[in-house]
Amino acid sequence: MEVAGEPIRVQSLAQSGVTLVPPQYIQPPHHRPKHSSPLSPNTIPVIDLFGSDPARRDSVRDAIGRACSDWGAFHVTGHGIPTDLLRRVKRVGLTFFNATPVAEKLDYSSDPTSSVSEGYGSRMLERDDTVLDWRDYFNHHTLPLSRRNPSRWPHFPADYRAVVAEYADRLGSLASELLGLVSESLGLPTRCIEAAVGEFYQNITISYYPPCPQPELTLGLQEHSDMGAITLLIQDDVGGLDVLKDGEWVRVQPLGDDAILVLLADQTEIITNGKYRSAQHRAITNASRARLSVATFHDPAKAVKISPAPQLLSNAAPRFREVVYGDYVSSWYKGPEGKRNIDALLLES
Ligand SMILES: O=C(O)CCC(=O)C(=O)O
Ligand SMILES: [Fe+2]
Repeated sequence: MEVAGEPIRVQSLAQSGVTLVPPQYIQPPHHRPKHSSPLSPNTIPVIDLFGSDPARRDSVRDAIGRACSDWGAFHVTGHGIPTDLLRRVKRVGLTFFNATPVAEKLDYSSDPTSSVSEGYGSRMLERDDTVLDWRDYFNHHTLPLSRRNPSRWPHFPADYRAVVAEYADRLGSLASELLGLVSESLGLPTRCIEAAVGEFYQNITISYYPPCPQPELTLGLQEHSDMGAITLLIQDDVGGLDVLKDGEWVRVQPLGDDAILVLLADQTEIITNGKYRSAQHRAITNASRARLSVATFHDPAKAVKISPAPQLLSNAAPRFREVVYGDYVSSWYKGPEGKRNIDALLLES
């Protein structure tokens, strides 16, 4: 969407004082969040990693196995990432969105024709039936190091680039440790899933959801599962992320500055031959407070072929056909509405 040559950012729209959201942001009735009905009393599991204490590994691995098969999503604490670093990455992100002049922010605009390009952006109309998200974001390419170019990231606040780089490194190690525990929880060798994924292609997306005058008609981010292997997410205290559990949306309550949310993504579902499913999730909006989240995605390289782990096929048929990850990513943007992207790979059983 372009007006006078400038892309529209949701934050500018919200600040312009509109009382009715423009029609491009209005979800069809069946996608609208039900603000009137009570929230599900369910809460996603919280797992203390006890700083990787070897004496606790068996019980931690079992708890992770249960959370993966019941939810595909869980909080972790005791992960060893300093709370101060988690706070700092949210602070620098918020400073970019709130304290940088619009013109300067637009200097960092991402390529609007690609949904995975680096920089500052908002969802653009890709198809006539696409509804826009009530969200702006900044996407960073962080791993492997050959993709990392902090000069493309905000220069203000002064520590922005150093904080994001440190956060990227720490979360890459945590993702690797978690995939090890997920593998072991299925009786697979520790490095099984990570070896299938190969070197992590890590991207960090800081999302900013401005207050919305009609939250009952909009979504901050439409329902989806993440495409890669594993996503680690932190959020502020506003709340608005929902995870789908047995057909019901469950709010992921913010747990304070220390907790990190783990979301299994589609490639892990394929590699585990569907034993663990990726988490469907969405973000809702609210009328009074802007919300910030930081999602760190760990994906295979585009050329990597993904298929169910052979160890899981000794007495089960493969449920998914092999896919080249880059093909999977391009099919996402063309995928039919209302269907899970991964369903396209299902084999007849
Ligand atoms: O903002 C959130 O909590 C969700 C972000 C998300 O799901 C994504 O960026 O893929
Ligand atoms: Fe997501």
